[in-house]
Amino acid sequence: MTHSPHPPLVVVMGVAGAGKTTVAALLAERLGLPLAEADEFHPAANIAKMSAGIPLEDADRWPWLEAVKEWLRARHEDGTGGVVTCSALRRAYRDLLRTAAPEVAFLHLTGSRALLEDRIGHREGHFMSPAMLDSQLATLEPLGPDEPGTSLDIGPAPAALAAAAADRLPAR
Ligand SMILES: Nc1ncnc2c1ncn2[C@@H]1O[C@H](COP(=O)(O)OP(=O)(O)OP(=O)(O)O)[C@@H](O)[C@H]1O
Ligand SMILES: O=C(O)[C@H](O)[C@@H](O)[C@H](O)[C@H](O)CO
Repeated sequence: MTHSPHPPLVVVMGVAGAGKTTVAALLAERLGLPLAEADEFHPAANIAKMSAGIPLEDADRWPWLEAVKEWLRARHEDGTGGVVTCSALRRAYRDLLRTAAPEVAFLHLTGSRALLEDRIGHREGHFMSPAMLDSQLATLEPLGPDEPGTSLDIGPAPAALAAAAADRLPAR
């Protein structure tokens, strides 16, 4: 990891089922950083919508993204750094999150549709159904080469992904 005056602020991004929750927990533990889950920042109406199989729209997402940004800003101001999961599917969403602090970087977890569907299908008690995957993939704008961070294919085991991420972030 490159030297930075601030501890890292990492947004673990990607579509539903990519492993954001799983990998973010391991990465936060490995780096000794506080962890937050973006699903906890959703207003109840958003969770209800997704549970009913209705994809969110931009208007649903902006207040939620603002809340995630504020968490990042607070971790910048208190100097702890942190790791937060957030689908952050579109470039515009990530541009907003980056306004929290200059050290914000992204870990994009990427995988084939078949693998994502398999992982979502085997998960129990979660509000995202496999049917939501199409809208997630249609909305996704992959992390660009001019954005801070790195992308990892989700084939390997979670611990291997967290180790690779710790080595590569922040990639500037
Ligand atoms: N690298 C991996 N290898 C094998 N299984 C994995 C891996 N990462 C995650 N999983 C499993 O895949 C499922 C989806 O992972 P997880 O819930 O972390 O995804 P997510 O991106 O947080 O999803 P969502 O955005 O819908 O909350 C879980 O059952 C998890 O245990
Ligand atoms: O941007 C979105 O469409 C949603 O926020 C979803 O991505 C969920 O938050 C999450 O991925 C499911 O757990």
